[in-house]
Amino acid sequence: MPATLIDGKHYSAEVKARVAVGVEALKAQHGITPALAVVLVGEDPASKVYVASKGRACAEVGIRSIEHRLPETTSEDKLLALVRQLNDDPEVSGILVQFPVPAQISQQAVINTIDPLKDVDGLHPLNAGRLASGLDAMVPCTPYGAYLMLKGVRDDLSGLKALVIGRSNLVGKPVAQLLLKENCTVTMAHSRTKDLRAEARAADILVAAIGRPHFVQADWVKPGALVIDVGINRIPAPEKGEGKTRLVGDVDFTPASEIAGAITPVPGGVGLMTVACLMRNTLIAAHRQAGLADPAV
Ligand SMILES: Nc1nc2c(c(=O)[nH]1)N[C@@H](CN(C=O)c1ccc(C(=O)N[C@@H](CCC(=O)O)C(=O)O)cc1)CN2
Repeated sequence: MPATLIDGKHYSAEVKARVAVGVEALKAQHGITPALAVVLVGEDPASKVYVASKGRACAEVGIRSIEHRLPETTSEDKLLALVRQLNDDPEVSGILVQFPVPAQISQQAVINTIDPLKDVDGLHPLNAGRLASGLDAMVPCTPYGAYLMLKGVRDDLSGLKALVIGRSNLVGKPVAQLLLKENCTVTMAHSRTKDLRAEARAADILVAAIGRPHFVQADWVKPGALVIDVGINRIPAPEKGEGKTRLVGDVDFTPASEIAGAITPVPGGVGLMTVACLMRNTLIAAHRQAGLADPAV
């Protein structure tokens, strides 16, 4: 495998170590303990795993974790009332409602209701607009994690051609904004893009965020390209036993890693950065709410 493995464990440990130092300083110098409120509606098994890993990360870095678990049948009004209560609580620095939410609740209504200063997901239109305008914003966690990994491999991304496959507000659009800020030439691809393979073959940076297992084939990858796989797909794994599953990314990892210059694995890649960057955003939110300058994390 000639490609360098971009190890999420390594990068996420670095981010969490910096956050832990920042949390300690905020407590010691200003008597403030950052607190993250996570709201889980329903029983989605993957969401439960992610919420638990957020709680563990909070404990690791010294952030207070507050969990609210609501039943699957929760109405939108009830959830929005809880969000408003958390907005008004001076003890709460950051609010995250775990997605997906059940069908009776509008995800956008939830996003619009979270106070932009406590919006540690960076999804509120004010934060998305600030990022697009090149202003200080709360940046969504997965895109910022992907960005830190790219910068870790190659500090100067200026002039590189980047292809972002997937145009979601959670990943594709913010990743594109971050790469534009680094002076990349960014193309956004999606389900209607013509000749995706040719677009991908031209890219020095390939970000796959489509949510389709092994969608990106090895012969789509330009030799030496930096490949960031944001996909987290659970597929059947009969080799592990009946009914068992395993996680794979959007990139066909083994053959692609023979061609790429550097590549993130799944699991063990960008997913781990999502949680680490959530800790970072919570620390930043606590500083901003106290009128302090952003910490160097
Ligand atoms: N409000 C939000 N909801 C969701 C987000 C988000 O950023 N904000 N992202 C995803 C889920 N997610 C965080 O919430 C998340 C995804 C993956 C991981 C992770 O650590 N992945 C590991 C594998 C974990 C496993 O075994 O399942 C890895 O890739 O190595 C953490 C968080 C959707 N919802």
